[in-house]
Amino acid sequence: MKLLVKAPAKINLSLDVLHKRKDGYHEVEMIMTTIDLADRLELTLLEREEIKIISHNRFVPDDQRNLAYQAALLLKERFHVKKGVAITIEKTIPVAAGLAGGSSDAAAVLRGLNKLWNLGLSIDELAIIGAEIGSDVSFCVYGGTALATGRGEIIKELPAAPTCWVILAKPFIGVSTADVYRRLQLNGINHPQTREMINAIEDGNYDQVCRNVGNVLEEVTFHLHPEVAQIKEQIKRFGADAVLMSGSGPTVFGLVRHDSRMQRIYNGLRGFCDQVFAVRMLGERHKLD
Ligand SMILES: C[C@@](CO)(OP(=O)(O)O)[C@H](O)COP(=O)(O)OP(=O)(O)OC[C@H]1O[C@@H](n2ccc(N)nc2=O)[C@H](O)[C@@H]1O
Ligand SMILES: Nc1ncnc2c1ncn2[C@@H]1O[C@H](COP(=O)(O)OP(=O)(O)O)[C@@H](O)[C@H]1O
Repeated sequence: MKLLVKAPAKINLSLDVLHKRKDGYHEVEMIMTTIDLADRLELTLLEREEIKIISHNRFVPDDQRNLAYQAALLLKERFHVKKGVAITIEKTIPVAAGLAGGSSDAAAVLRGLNKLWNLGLSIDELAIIGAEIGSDVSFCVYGGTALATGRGEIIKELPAAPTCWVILAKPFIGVSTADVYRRLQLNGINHPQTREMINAIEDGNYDQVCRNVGNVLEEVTFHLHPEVAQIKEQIKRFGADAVLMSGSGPTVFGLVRHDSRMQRIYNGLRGFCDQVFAVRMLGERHKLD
């Protein structure tokens, strides 16, 4: 038996850090939304108790370091599953990019194996299990648009953000999320207006969304990799309505409404950036598989 599952990337429309917690994580307030840039996973039921990862991307581990593997192992052990699975990952989302590619693969495995192994878990139960794998996995289980708090695992659903193009540019560098959080100086942070962003989304007000994008991790990654700040400036100059780094970076995205301007920015960026994509937001939460 085989199952195909889709694992979409996310962007952070805003990302605020409130304080560092006793457990070493940071308390965050993030507005996240899924975009139409997705990995595809094929899950094949195995009668023997093996978890096998097949990936042809040299940046993606094919052992227990893979978050998709960890998701399968967690379900297998928690629910005493006496079967296995072969997981083929067709990677489209750039790796270590601030787009939650690994987390979304893990979430897709949770949703898929819930069916393939007949576990009968609810989506909320899957999201709670997902948080054990990584802070972004709970959001990825649901998809859509949401406010994420706690260390990122407490999810409150929001309506779809106003429709527009999302142009993503990923320079040829990888960023370690742990390193970026570790280097963040909490004093004198310029906090984004999360409440204003939520109002903008609830009102369907595109201009207000654009005015309120913000990410406190930008400064850390810009300092480590000045070329990321340069890409942000470039996308601004090309005429995007708003520009922001996603997550801990290094991917930078621009928002635009008009097709012609999207095309101009896309063409302009392709000249000097490693990976460039122009996609739509997926909107509100919907059944992902
Ligand atoms: C920054 C964000 C924004 O969406 O995404 P990415 O840039 O990774 O896509 C997330 O907060 C990343 O989530 P995720 O990548 O799942 O993080 P985890 O695996 O849970 O944690 C990796 C490391 O980041 C740090 N970390 C993560 C989340 C958090 N709220 N506080 C932290 O300090 C911890 O040092 C942790 O060991
Ligand atoms: N399924 C996976 N896809 C991509 N990377 C993965 C996966 N599983 C584990 N990883 C590891 O996780 C790290 C972070 O990757 P990723 O989830 O793409 O980035 P980010 O956390 O910035 O969104 C990478 O260095 C990679 O080695």
